[in-house]
This record gives sequence, structure tokens and C-alpha cells, in this order.
Amino acid sequence: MIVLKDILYKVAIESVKGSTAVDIKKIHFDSRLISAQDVFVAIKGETADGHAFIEAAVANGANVVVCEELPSEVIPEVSYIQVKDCREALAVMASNYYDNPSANLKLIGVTGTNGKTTVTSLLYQMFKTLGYKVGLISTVVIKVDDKDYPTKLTTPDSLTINSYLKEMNEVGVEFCFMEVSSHGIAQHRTLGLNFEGGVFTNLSQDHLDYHKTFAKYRDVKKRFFDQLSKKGFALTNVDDKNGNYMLQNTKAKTFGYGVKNLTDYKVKILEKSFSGLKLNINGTEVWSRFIGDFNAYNLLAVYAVADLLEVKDIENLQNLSQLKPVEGRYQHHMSSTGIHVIVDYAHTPDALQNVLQTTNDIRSRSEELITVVGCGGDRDTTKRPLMGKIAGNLSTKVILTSDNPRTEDPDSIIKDIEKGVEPQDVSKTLSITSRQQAIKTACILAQQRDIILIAGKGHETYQEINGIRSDFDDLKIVKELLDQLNK
Ligand SMILES: CC(=O)N[C@H]1[C@@H](OP(=O)(O)OP(=O)(O)OC[C@H]2O[C@@H](n3ccc(=O)[nH]c3=O)[C@H](O)[C@@H]2O)O[C@H](CO)[C@@H](O)[C@@H]1O[C@H](C)C(=O)N[C@@H](C)C(=O)N[C@H](CCC(=O)O)C(=O)O
Ligand SMILES: Nc1ncnc2c1ncn2[C@@H]1O[C@H](COP(=O)(O)OP(=O)(O)OP(=O)(O)O)[C@@H](O)[C@H]1O
Repeated sequence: MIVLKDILYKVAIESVKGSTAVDIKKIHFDSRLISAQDVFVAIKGETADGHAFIEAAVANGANVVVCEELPSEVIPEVSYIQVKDCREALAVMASNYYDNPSANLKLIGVTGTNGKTTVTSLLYQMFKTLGYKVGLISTVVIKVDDKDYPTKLTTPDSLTINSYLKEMNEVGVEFCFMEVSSHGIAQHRTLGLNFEGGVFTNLSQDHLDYHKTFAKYRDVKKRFFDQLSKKGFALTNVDDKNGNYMLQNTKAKTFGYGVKNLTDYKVKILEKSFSGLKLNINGTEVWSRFIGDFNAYNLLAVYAVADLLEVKDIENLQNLSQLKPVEGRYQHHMSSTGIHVIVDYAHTPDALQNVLQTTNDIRSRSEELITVVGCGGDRDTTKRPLMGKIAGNLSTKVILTSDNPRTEDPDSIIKDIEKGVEPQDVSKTLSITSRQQAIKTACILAQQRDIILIAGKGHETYQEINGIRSDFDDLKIVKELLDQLNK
């Protein structure tokens, strides 16, 4: 049994009603999960206020309620802990409850608009091949060494993070690589974690539905670096215009990486093709199977982190050449008749621009670049015309289609994207609502050596329409269609 006062260590308490010497079982912030002797944390959310569920939580057996405002009627058998911010309190309690597991391994957080999944997954892969026990908390999967767990969020809530870190402690994981999203930072999901290092990849427009302005989005990301301790490192992409800004107030030791600016970790791109990249990293040549300039940044970040964690240089570079591409991130497939297919998770204007520029750098001008792209529903609407403009400018043919419309009307999302397509690009742009049909049209249009880029969903194996998820896998579908068409 755990005693309440033990999990309250370092929680900023405003007032207490009842005893802190009571035994507790679990902590939950959802009243529906509460059983006898659990602690209920009343979070003020985006769509609901947890304070409205205090009564339900107590009815389900909660013997402790953590809240920002005390209910008008308190029950004598229940302990009420009033705090300033329930999400902050939850993060501190989660860490106490699981015995501060982030202190028992080296935790590296990677933040930025694009590249988080790629960098964390490659670090996991590299450290595994070096023989370490490794953890990964990413958008695609959570890994406790070799064991996989599904995940819905990029950065889970603080209770979930701490429970996986505890499991990592139990199996002797030494390094954990974790994606840190802006929602995660804003909602204190990573508060109180003992980070050995933080990495900033880049910043461009995204998530304005949540953060409202770009400045607010940027400053939330910066908070992650403000919270790093002086024993850790902060590594930033100095070629990004916000790269140095991120490190302005950090106490951690600071390092830079980049292609254009002189800094601690440098990469030169020597050759690029659909087979990979030849790079010179800090004076040593290395071949990698990754495509695209942006992956030179990702690989350099991986090298720099391994170096900062004092993994031997030579092993790093040998390892870089053996790393395998990450699912749905510029995933390349060649059909039996020589049509190139690229499936990529680019769902922001900046990511779409990067993948299209990268592809144009590699392709010869006689080949067509056919882009199939859409935008998700119920998310940042301002990026839609921007993505239409970019797709039109940088492709030879564009098929606008649905991504995950969620609860929105798919055709009105496509209309928003169409608004950004510039007049000179209209004639090469088609709109086809069904993603399956859009991919099929791209397959019919493509000839040998042409390139079909299917952007937006990457590794996802579903499509969400009208709030219902059904099976949908871009790569699987395009392969099947090309086979059916004998292409
Ligand atoms: C906008 C957002 O981030 N929402 C997250 C937030 O939910 P919320 O604050 O809106 O919760 P709410 O529904 O208002 O409910 C308030 C409280 O009442 C409680 N409740 C509710 C009903 C009830 O009967 N009883 C009860 O106790 C809820 O459990 C909650 O504690 O807190 C929840 C718990 O941590 C998250 O699951 C939820 O993520 C939703 C599902 C989500 O989709 N989030 C996305 C936008 C997100 O976080 N994405 C980022 C970035 C991804 C990227 O970079 O692309 C990520 O890290 O994944
Ligand atoms: N370093 C980078 N710079 C710019 N674009 C990148 C970079 N790395 C990857 N991308 C592009 O962004 C897409 C998403 O990459 P990745 O999943 O690694 O990013 P992420 O930060 O984890 O995004 P999300 O949180 O949305 O999953 C890739 O499919 C690719 O198109």
C-alpha cells in the first residue's frame, strides 16, 4: 500500500481537508476508471472540467480528491487536496507514485515540428544494435526494450509516461528516447521528468488550432529547454531560425548541429539519390539508406546525441550506415515496371515542401511527380491553402483528396486546400474525395520512372471519416493497385 502523503512530496499544495495518512491504490484523472481507495485528479480540460466528475469519482470509491476548487460539500471520509494546477500536481504525483523512474535511466526528449519520430526511432534502433537495453516513447509505438505497446498520443499523459518508465527500470533499460510534443509541454505531461538531454529539430506552422499563434507555439516548445537541468545537454538545429532562441534560458550545456552554419556537429551532403545519401559528418564520410536533405539533419542529430551520450564515434558512424528507414517516413517502393512510390507522413506545409523539394532534387525533369495529398479535419485549418499552394508549385500533377476528415465534411476540407492552388497550377490539379480513388488515378497516370508521392498519413493504417476509423494503408493500397494495373 502507498500512503497519500508520500505521493504529495513536492506537490504545490494550497490547502488540505482530511488526512494525508490514508492508504491509496491508484491515481486516475478519469472518474470512470476509479475504484475503491483510488485518488481522483480533477483536470480542467479542453472539452470538460474534471471538477464536474468529483461526485462520480467519489461514488466509484475515490478516497482522495485532488482539485483546484474544493466542492461546496465535502465528505468526511474523503481527503481533499487543493492545488493550483491539477495537471502539474498529476505529473509530480505520477513521478512519486512510480518512484521517480526517470532518474534511473538516461532520458532524452526530442521536440520540434518535424523529425521527432524519425530521430527517436533511429536512436532506439542504433542503441539496440550497440547492445543496450532501450526504451522508446513515440507517435508510432512505445517500446520497453523488445516489448511493443500501442499508443494514441505522441507524448502520453504523465501517469502513462511514468508507468512505462517504471517498467523500463524493472527490465534494466539504460536509455529512453522520447518525443516531446507541444501539447505535451503545454499540458505538463513531461513536467518533473529527469531529462539527460533535449533536442530541437525545427519549427514551422502547426497546431495553431490549439496554440492560437505561432509565437505561443514557439514559446511552449522553448519551455521544454527552460526546464532542463544543468547536468544535461540541449542540442539545437542552428540552421532553423528559432534554433538559438530555444536555448536562450536553458541551464543545460548547449550544442548545435547543422548543414549551413558553423557549429559543433556539421554535415555535408556529398551525394543524393533514391538509393540514399552520402554524407560527411564532422570530417568522416558515411553512406546511409535515407533519402532527402532533411534526413541529413535527422542523421546528424542521431550522431550528435550518441556522441553526447559518449557512445564511441567510430561505432556511431558505422551504425548510421546500417540504420533502416522509419515506417511511413519517406518510405520508397519501386513497382515492377519502374514507377517510384513514396509514402510520407508530411502533414504540415513545411514537411510537404521538404519532401517535394527533396524529390525534385533527385528526379530528372522528364519524369512526372504526381502528388496525392489532403489535410486532416478538426485540426489547424490555416495550413490547408498553404499545402495546396506548395503541392501545386512543386509537383507536375496534383490530386487533392481526403486525409482523416474526422468529423468535418471531406469536400469542404478539399475546397479549403484548393483555395491555395495558384492560377498557373490549377490545370494540373484534380480533386477526388475518395483517397482510394485518388491513389488509383495516380497509378493510372504514372508511367515508368515517374514518381507518385502519397503524403499525409505515412505509417497510419486507418482513415477516420465521420468519427469512424476504418482500415486504410497508403503503401498497401498503392502496391495492390499497381499490381492490378500491371504497372
Ligand atoms: C486537446 C488535447 O490535447 N486533449 C487532451 C486532454 O484532453 P482534455 O483536456 O480535452 O480532456 P477533457 O475531455 O476536456 O476532459 C477533462 C477531464 O475530465 C475527465 N473526465 C471526463 C469525462 C468523465 O466522465 N469523467 C472524467 O473524469 C477527463 O478524464 C479529463 O481529465 O487530455 C487528455 C488526457 O491527457 C488527452 O487524452 C487529450 O488528448 C486528445 C485525445 C488529443 O487528441 N490530443 C492531441 C491533439 C494531442 O495531444 N496531440 C499531441 C501532438 C501530436 C502531434 O505533434 O502531431 C500529442 O502529444 O499526441
Ligand atoms: N528534420 C526534418 N525536417 C523537416 N521535415 C522532416 C524532418 N524529418 C522528417 N520530416 C518530414 O516530416 C514528416 C514527419 O516526420 P516525423 O514523423 O519524424 O516527425 P514528427 O515530429 O514525429 O511529427 P508528428 O509529431 O506529427 O508525428 C516526415 O514524413 C517527413 O516528411
